[in-house]
Amino acid sequence: MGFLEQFVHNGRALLGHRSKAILLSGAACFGAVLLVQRVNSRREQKKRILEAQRRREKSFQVAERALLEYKQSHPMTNALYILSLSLSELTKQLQESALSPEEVFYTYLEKTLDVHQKLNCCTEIILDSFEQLKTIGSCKRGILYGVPLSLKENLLLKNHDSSCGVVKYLNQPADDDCVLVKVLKEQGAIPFVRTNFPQALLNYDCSNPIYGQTLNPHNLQKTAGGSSGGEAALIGAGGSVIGIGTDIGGSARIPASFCAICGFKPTAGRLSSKGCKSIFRGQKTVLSTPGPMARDVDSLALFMKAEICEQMVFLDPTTPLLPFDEGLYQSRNSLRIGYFDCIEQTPTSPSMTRGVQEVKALLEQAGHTLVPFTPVRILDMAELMSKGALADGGATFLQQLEGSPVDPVLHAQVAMYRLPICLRKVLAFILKPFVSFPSDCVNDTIAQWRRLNLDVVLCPIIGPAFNFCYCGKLMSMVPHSMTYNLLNFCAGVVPVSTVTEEDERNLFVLIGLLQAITGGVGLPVAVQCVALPWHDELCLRFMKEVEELVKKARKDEGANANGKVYLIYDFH
Ligand SMILES: CCCCCCCC/C=C\CCCCCCCC(=O)NCCS(=O)(=O)O
Repeated sequence: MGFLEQFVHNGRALLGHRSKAILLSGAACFGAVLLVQRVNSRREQKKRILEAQRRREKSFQVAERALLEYKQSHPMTNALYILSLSLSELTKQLQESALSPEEVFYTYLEKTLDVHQKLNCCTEIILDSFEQLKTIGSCKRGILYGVPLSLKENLLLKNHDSSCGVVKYLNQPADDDCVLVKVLKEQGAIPFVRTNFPQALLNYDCSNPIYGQTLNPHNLQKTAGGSSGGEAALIGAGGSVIGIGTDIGGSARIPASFCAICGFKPTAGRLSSKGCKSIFRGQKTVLSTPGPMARDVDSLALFMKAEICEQMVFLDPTTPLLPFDEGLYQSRNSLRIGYFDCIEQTPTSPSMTRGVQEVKALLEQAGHTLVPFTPVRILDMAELMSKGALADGGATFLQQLEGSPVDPVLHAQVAMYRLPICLRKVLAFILKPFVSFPSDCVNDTIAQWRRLNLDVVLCPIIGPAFNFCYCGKLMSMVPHSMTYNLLNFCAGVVPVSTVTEEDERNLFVLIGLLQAITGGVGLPVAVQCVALPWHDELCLRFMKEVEELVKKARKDEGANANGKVYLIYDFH
């Protein structure tokens, strides 16, 4: 090789090595930058989560100090009595000045602090409530004068975050209260505590990486249910007399069923949703709505009465000027009731079926007419539920979780939404023959309802309370509740019984459900009452009758009855 050739060869080799080295070091730099970014973002997330947890702790410490101070000069001898009052009794006593807003407030605060320690159900004590308490005298004419109220965290509250368990929503305080809270404050209620939910709200368990898992008041090894699980646990354990949840697939009703309280999903639009933070904005196929949760049906009705007023319509003119019909709520004429105790295509536990059968018998004895009702086109509806709530294949849901650690309760769902699109298309193709062409589900259901001349429908609600992390694996049960969000019918649940040894034995044939609900003897069992859109008062009236009949039957049967009903004050 001549000198020139040697020179060119060495030059090429050198350049080759150099460009490789440049490429390699470039890639390494890029990788390092990504790694640093990732580490920083993890650190930032952790910092935000820790800050939120500290804020929560601080709110509890301030509340504890205020309570101690109050107790030094006020002996709180009425506490047990106050906690035993229903919402109607409580409002009456407050309005007649037989009780003061202060003693009611501090009694509930003390109970809430105690319950939260056991169940981890609250995300914050609302410290502004101490200020509101000082000026509450000006609201004496309000329907809920002096009543302490609990709120699910996704209801906007001025100067407070609504994180929905998503780290990127932390440190974004709201500019204003949501409409429902504004109206309730005008009615004299004092929102004093905010409650827990599952991360990103689209699950019926109750855990998130910021505030952790909420436990069931009836069995600490079970979830409180969700997504309004913090509310259900707090109310079920006696720490709140009335609270607000939200419901797009059963979120006010399922945790109510798990925790033995009443929960109501009104017709969407009847109550204002303005300021109720949701993960999917603009989604119209399956409608979300706020709804009340309480220990008895009268409390739900009183809440509706307090909210449905001119001020709500003024603040949110998308809601109808349709005053609460007290006459209809109080009426007791006999009803024609459609019923079903299972849905063929959806898992139903033995206690869900038994609950419906027992209530059906009581309603018949009370002179109502019970007619078998088959839910129409449930698979079409299931398809619409998934397509409506997850029209983008879960992309928005996953987007919300970006930059957040994912809570274990969501693992099954997230794994499903992360399946490659081609695989999902293959799955959809395979499943397609089992689903007929989506029909007009709303009109088909109404037509069947009219054919049978029904007033209301009695049916099961998901229960009993699940073991942790199983809710996300059993989305196939969601049609029990979500059907009425898709149809936009109103629906509510009432606790009616408890799981028996026989229910538990019968569970062994249901492979899918076994692991999720095994070990449930003694847990609450509820039923669901449904009415047509805008017939909210009729739905509540039906719930009230179920509640009364069950209470009376259990009283007649005595305490050793097979399947004890959860009476209002059992857990105090
Ligand atoms: C026969 C099998 C059919 C399976 C159909 C499954 C459809 C599932 C589609 C989406 C999953 C939604 C889960 C909903 C759980 C309830 C959660 C809830 O109501 N969250 C409230 C959200 S809100 O925006 O605050 O109202």
